[in-house]
Amino acid sequence: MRPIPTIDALHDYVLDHSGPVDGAHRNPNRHTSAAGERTQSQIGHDQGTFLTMLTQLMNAERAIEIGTFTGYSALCIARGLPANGRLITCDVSHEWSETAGQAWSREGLSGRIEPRLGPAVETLRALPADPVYDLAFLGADKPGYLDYYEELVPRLRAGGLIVIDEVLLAGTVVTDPDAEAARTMREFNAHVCADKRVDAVMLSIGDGVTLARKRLADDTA
Ligand SMILES: C[S@@+](CC[C@H](N)C(=O)[O-])C[C@H]1O[C@@H](n2cnc3c(N)ncnc32)[C@H](O)[C@@H]1O
Repeated sequence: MRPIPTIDALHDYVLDHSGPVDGAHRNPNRHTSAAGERTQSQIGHDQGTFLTMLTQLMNAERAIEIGTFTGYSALCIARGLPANGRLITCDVSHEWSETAGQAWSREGLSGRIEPRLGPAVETLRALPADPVYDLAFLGADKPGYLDYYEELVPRLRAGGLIVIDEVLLAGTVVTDPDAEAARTMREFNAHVCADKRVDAVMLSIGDGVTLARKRLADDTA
């Protein structure tokens, strides 16, 4: 396999061919001017359309997200849910939750999204332990990933999917593997890869995305 060269023009080409090219998807930053440089923390348009499609492919009705930020990824998940679908999204920041709420309202999707304010590990532990979620999206503070993952897996239905963002940490997992953040992420990635409860695949979209599907009782692969 020849790796794809990462040049801006090619990235733009990918974005131009990742639909739907409309409102919220076309310019994910348009409702986040208040976020300034931190908009880098938001998933890109290609990831956003991917998230919408994954939500649709999973026929997801119940979803959960860790890391709301400006609400863009939540919007992408909510778009893929049916009208009666629900997404719980967790963040510690009151400021970002307000910004996100305005964006959801502008897109007419507030009714599908339930924000939960507070440390996400506490929010997760306060949820019933029942395996009811079809889809989870993890994209918050990296040191918390392992705890979030361990709270999410039991709450996913068999066949449900966890989508984990920024697993390559801008490439530092290989370019600076001994840095503390990179080491933590490497340990987390190894944990998911070795987890017998899921089948996982790591993709080089964005800053790296892992898809971990909770296995069915009769999965043999
Ligand atoms: C990378 S941003 C999320 C980006 C968002 N998923 C998107 O693509 O639009 C990470 C978010 O995690 C939140 N966060 C950090 N620590 C947290 C914690 N302990 N509990 C819940 N949220 C936390 C931050 O406030 C920030 O909004």
